[in-house]
Amino acid sequence: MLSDHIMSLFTVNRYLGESPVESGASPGQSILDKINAKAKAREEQRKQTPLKLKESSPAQESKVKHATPRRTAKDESPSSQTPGTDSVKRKKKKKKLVVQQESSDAVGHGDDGGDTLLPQVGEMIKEDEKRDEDVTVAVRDAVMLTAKERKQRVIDQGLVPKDSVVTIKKKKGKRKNEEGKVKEGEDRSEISEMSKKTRLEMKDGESLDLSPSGTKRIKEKLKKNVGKKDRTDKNQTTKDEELNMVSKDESRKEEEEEEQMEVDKEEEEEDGGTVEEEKVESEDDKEPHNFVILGDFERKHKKKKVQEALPDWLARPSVIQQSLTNDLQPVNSIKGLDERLVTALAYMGVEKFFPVQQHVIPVLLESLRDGIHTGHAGYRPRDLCISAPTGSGKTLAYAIPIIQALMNRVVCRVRALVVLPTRDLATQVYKIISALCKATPLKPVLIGGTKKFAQEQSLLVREIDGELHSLADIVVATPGRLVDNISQTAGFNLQHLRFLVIDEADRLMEHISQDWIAQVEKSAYTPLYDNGTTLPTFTSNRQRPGPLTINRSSSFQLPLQKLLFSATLSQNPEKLTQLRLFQPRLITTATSSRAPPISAWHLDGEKEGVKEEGKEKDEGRTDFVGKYTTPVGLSEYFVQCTAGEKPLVLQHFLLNLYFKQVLCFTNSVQTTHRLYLLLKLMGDVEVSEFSSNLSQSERQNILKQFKAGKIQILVCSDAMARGMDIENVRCVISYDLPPHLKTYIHRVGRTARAGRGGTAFSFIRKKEVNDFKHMLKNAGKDGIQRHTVSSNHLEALAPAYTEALTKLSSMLREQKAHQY
Ligand SMILES: Nc1ncnc2c1ncn2[C@@H]1O[C@H](COP(=O)(O)OP(=O)(O)OP(=O)(O)O)[C@@H](O)[C@H]1O
Repeated sequence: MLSDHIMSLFTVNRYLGESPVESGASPGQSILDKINAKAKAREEQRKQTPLKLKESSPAQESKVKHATPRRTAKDESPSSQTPGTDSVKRKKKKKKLVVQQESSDAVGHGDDGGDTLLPQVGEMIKEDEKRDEDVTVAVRDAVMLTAKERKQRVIDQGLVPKDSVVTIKKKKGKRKNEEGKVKEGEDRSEISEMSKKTRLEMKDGESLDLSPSGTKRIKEKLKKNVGKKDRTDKNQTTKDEELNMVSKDESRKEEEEEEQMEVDKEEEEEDGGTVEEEKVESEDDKEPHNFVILGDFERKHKKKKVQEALPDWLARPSVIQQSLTNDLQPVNSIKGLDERLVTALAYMGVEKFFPVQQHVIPVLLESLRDGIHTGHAGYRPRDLCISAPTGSGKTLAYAIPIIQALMNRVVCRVRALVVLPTRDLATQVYKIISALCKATPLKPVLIGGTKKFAQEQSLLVREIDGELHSLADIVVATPGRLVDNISQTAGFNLQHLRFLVIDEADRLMEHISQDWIAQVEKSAYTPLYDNGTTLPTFTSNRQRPGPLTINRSSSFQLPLQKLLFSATLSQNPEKLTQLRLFQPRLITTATSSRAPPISAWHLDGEKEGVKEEGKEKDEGRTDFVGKYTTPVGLSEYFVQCTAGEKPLVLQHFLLNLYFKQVLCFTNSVQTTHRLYLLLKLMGDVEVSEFSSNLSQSERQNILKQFKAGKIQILVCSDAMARGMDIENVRCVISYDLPPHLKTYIHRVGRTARAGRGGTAFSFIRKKEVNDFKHMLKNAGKDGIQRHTVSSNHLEALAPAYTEALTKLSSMLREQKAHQY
């Protein structure tokens, strides 16, 4: 017992800082005296403590500042304390009780002096503890507040705008609101995991055990659950989905969350951090993009391609078959076709109609059922756009119904106008129309610059008894001469124009800048004055198409129908808009691989036998654009060779492959001329050239000889590429890579016409092969084959070639000198 007492005194002295052995008085009394004295001194000191705090050093102050709010929060509002902080306090209380027990044991049980001393000693111990605790809290805060401090430091240094931090806080709040039940601290991955684990446990109907062993068991269980889940549904492994799955049980969840908060706080205390701080850190980790990083332009997501949306008439064309040999209708199968026309066609060797004729002729005749002065049933007829391969008979497709419609006219007026881009083409079409009109009273006139302007004027208008009369029913024109005649030829007007045909329409749209179409419309529609009256010279009183009004619909108006034809008709709605088409309809052979089968379409654009209308309708839409078809009988090849080898390969084709009536296209007039000279110098072949360098008469003469088979190879520029119809051409060579896909289509289209066969070769340099293939693939043509020429063949031709080259250079020098 005594030894216990002495040990207690040692303990007390440890607090007082003295050893009992040093005292000379009776040990017990002197010690007590000293204790009393020291206690008084302590008491005095304790009373002074607040003042001391105010006088403390800045370092101490900062510690106190950090510590004070935390302590105050715990001490002053116990009701607001979280369960977690309670547990901390409980632990500390326990610690204090142990110390007080020691103190009480040391001072003596039931001793008076000890009773008076005990509170003072207790106070001192408390103070020490408080100080220790302050320091502990301050140190802990320093550790725990790292995230805040770091963020504050970043803000203070101006590295990020303060707003961005606020954004994080706002986001926290927003997220909390969105999820509703997600509590503070769930962002912490560990705690969050625990939370979910606990919930999963609860869902399974098991008791909630939050003891360390319990949570460990829950963790293991969760791992299994997640593993199971992964196996069954890999797509549902995200944490959010797990939360969603669990959160269905609302009532349970509230209880779980309360309990979970306990667990969270316990762990938080153990980890030495607060939920708030951890949350900020995790938010930082999760959302670094809240901070704008200058120069960081990396795009994670691919931009979606903008889908083209075509007008319905372009997206849903009437598709016609390509074959010019199968399922053709006899000429007399079309009702209402005049005998004179049938006879003329038979004379031309046309007994059956090609697909484009089979479809277009009835549509046009139908729109004329009620006469040429009005559309069928009084409605203005729709404009037509026809895109069909080269050599498919488009010329007859418009010539036949127009002649049929006009052949019974009484007064001669310009009722049909056919516009073509070149003089040669205009001449060619004029000849066909003239041949068809022979047995009719119709007068076709060509105004394409083939004659002098005055001559053309005299062919168009004649003055009889002081009045100007039209001499032309059908005018075939090039844009330039047409505009000249509209503006300069008195009496020439288009007031009674019923058909406007734009052949090679895509080519003519490129020249829309000449404004020829505006000139045509100006001449065709009656100009209205402000008071609503018209010019007295205008006899048709045809108003420009516009909104349907009572005034407009009260009288029939002569409709002007536009007909567009091309093998490469532009499907660009913007370009087509310039032509101001009226409710246009597209008839084409071009289809995409995803488009519905050809036979599934009617001419009027309606489909038959299609499973799901909407789906298939959309599938064919955008793929159609830019796709052109070439004749069925055409075989396409490319020959890879160097620029120097090209003349040798060409010579080899002419001499060894026995191609007759070959058309050879170059990219320029100069190359055309040089190649022509070179081939001529190499000898052994009949060669001629065809380009704008030659006069019209020279060209016509050359064409005649070529058609007659007197010329084996005609070297030409792209002036020849469009529309020219030469019957026996079996081979087309693109000596230079065609600059555009359309150019290629028109070049190769000079062969394999009217259902016949033909071969096209393209001479491509090594570096051009990919571009060439790519160009054709984009147009939906990927069947082109490679043709190789043995070097032995070329070597055999090399000596003649070298000799010709030497002669060529001196010949070109001479010609140049001759020019100046
Ligand atoms: N029904 C037919 N039967 C036999 N031959 C025809 C028929 N229709 C047209 N032809 C002939 O087919 C050839 C090509 O016709 P056309 O010149 O009208 O073709 P196209 O489609 O206008 O070609 P391009 O797009 O190259 O101008 C011509 O020689 C023409 O006489």
